[in-house]
Amino acid sequence: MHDTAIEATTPTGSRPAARIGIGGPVGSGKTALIEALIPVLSARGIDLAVVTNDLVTKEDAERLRRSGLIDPARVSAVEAGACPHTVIREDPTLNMAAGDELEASFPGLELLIFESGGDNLASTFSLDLVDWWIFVIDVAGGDDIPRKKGPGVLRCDLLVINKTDLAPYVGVDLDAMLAEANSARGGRPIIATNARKGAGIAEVADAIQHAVLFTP
Ligand SMILES: Nc1nc2c(ncn2[C@@H]2O[C@H](COP(=O)(O)OP(=O)(O)OP(=O)(O)O)[C@@H](O)[C@H]2O)c(=O)[nH]1
Repeated sequence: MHDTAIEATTPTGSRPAARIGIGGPVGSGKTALIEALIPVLSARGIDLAVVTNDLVTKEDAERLRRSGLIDPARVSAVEAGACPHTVIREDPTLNMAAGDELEASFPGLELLIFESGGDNLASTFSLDLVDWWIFVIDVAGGDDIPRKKGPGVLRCDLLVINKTDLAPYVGVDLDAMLAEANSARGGRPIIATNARKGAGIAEVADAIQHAVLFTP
């Protein structure tokens, strides 16, 4: 977490919620990761809310609201328009406002998760919007993705490689993909997940807690 975020307080003196981003290519499993994380983080007593970004719909927000995993009022939707990265990087004001509204509605909020719309490998988050961010790729997207060294893969605080269960079916050597990702990222954190079955999700929750939340 950045020092300014750690030191900042709300007008009432309480610490504002930590803000994290989850970005990545279309269909890599960003919503599935959030669906898997919500019960794990909630069971750890973390008070959270989610802001989703879709191009011209509120589909991801509706999916989370219907999931039964979270109070629907704790899910806010931003319509990103044609350029999903614009609203998380160049001009994140819509997302910042959505986060502020959730914080005003839920004063004890500790964690705000911003899910980007599906984008490309160049997608990154503005640090005006989030304190720390995850980039989600998946094995079915191709084992050459880490070699392409897109800014999302290189610059994120945590790289998640999802859909590990599909590796045998798409001819991907998961260990080799992880090694290449590790080399491209110079050893910065990577976690392999199967968001459908919950594998690796506790490790992602640990990483979030250690990065942006005060833990005993
Ligand atoms: N087999 C498998 N399927 C997964 C996994 N994670 C997600 N999926 C599936 O992949 C598809 C896309 O997942 P989403 O969570 O919608 O992906 P997303 O990144 O939020 O998609 P967009 O918001 O459209 O960019 C869905 O059919 C999921 O059920 C996984 O770990 N294994």
